[in-house]
Amino acid sequence: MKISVIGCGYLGAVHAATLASMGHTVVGIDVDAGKVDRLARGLPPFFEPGLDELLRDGRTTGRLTFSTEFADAADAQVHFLCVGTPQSKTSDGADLSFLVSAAEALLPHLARGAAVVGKSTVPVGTVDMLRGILAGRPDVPLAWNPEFLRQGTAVKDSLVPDRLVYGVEGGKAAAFNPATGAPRAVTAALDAVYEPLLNAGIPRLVCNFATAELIKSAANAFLATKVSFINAVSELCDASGADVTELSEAMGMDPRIGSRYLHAGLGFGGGCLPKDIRSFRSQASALGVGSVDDWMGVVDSINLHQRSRTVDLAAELCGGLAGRSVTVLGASFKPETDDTRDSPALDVAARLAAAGAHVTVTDPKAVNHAWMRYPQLRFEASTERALEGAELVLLLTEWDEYRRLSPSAVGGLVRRRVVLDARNVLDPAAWEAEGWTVRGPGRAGSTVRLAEIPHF
Ligand SMILES: NC(=O)C1=CN([C@@H]2O[C@H](COP(=O)(O)OP(=O)(O)OC[C@H]3O[C@@H](n4cnc5c(N)ncnc54)[C@H](O)[C@@H]3O)[C@@H](O)[C@H]2O)C=CC1
Ligand SMILES: O=C(O)[C@H]1O[C@H](OP(=O)(O)OP(=O)(O)OC[C@H]2O[C@@H](n3ccc(=O)[nH]c3=O)[C@H](O)[C@@H]2O)[C@H](O)[C@@H](O)[C@@H]1O
Repeated sequence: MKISVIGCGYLGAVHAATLASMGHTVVGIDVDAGKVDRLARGLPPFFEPGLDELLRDGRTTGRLTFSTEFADAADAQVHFLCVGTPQSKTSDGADLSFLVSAAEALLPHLARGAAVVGKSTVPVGTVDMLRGILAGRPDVPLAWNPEFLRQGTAVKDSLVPDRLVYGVEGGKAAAFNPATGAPRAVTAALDAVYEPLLNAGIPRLVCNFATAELIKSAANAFLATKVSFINAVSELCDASGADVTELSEAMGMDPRIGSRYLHAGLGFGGGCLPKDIRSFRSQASALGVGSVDDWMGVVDSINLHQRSRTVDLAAELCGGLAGRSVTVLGASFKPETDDTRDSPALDVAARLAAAGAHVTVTDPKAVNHAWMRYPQLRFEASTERALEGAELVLLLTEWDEYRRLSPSAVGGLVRRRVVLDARNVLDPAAWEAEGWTVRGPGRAGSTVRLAEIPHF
């Protein structure tokens, strides 16, 4: 099938490449000429494990091309909208202007009967708004097919998703022929797109537009809720002498709770969870549902409070931040990505610098994305060089190479053996055995007291 993917960022580039790997002929369209140029040469514009291989394969088979021209999408039977829906600059709501301009640019190039399928994360009611733009084309069916992939595992998540969701006009009742049960119209088109996944037994849920839009927002809101819940409890652990890592391990063994997204630490960031819970909040407020509005407000404020807690703890561990040399391990919003959008690590690093610390940041992949936006921070690609002379080490993004650091080797580089493990991934006993003071959120009960700190 000939498919177009409009918007080739973290979502769209992976979607285009995985569809091509399933045997479709795919053209990716983006307004960013630099990104298109890289993709067309088979080079990923960002770090995502496995993407480079799929791009190379797509180029070799000729099934995957990229362009800045919407006219190159004209013969596609299905168009996926994957443009950004960032937080508005003036409110908590989502900025839908990229979606609107993509739909308007696509409109003159739509072949008769081609389907337009949204994948971007949008507030409920967005499909109705887009239908207005496509009003003159009743032959063009619309669908919403939200995406649940995570950066860092995006290729695998796209090829083996937990489920596929199709939001269609009239919902499930209208999607199938009542006599034969055969899928109709856009449902049939999406089944053809995802045939290999459906054949592999991936479940597919068909629902109406509002349900599809809300499934995605609610899923991200729930993940954020779980993270903020355990982070709030981590504060209770600090206040009471309990250990949050043992607590969450025990809680997670109950299958009704589950251990995932129950890892206490610096909290969530990235291009999605923070803006999606704020958009969810603003949708709820507009619809007069105060409970969801209030709930998301609390989830957001607990999350941001983790960053202040981390800065306060750093100040306590240093006996004041002014003039201290601190090293931050990690700049991306989570491991296995170079994405620094709303990165908790960089936010904390900037706050440490604002408090007068000399901050050196290192990261295995994200240094190039970050250094220009943070002139007040010193960036260092080498972990060893970044650690030299540190009076405090903060582990803020839990890349594997930081989890595996040797406490004795690192001890030979730093000026003071004090580590703030804000992601709770180090083994405090192993580090303490090498003379380190180790602190992390919710672990005050399991770590040794800090010795008197001299001012250098
Ligand atoms: N990043 C992720 O892991 C996931 C993202 N999503 C959702 O997918 C959407 C896209 O997110 P990302 O890929 O992370 O954003 P991104 O910012 O990486 O990519 C968006 C792309 O759209 C392009 N674009 C903007 N306006 C355009 C237009 N008029 N025509 C064509 N291209 C245009 C931009 O140049 C950019 O390359 C958002 O709604 C996000 O919430 C959903 C699931 C996962
Ligand atoms: O809508 C989206 O864009 C995507 O948002 C998240 O995916 P992603 O942002 O890639 O990252 P996650 O792995 O979910 O992590 C989000 C943040 O939560 C933090 N986190 C996660 C888990 C945890 O236990 N504790 C915790 O602090 C991570 O460090 C990270 O900053 C969702 O997991 C995806 O399902 C969704 O498709």
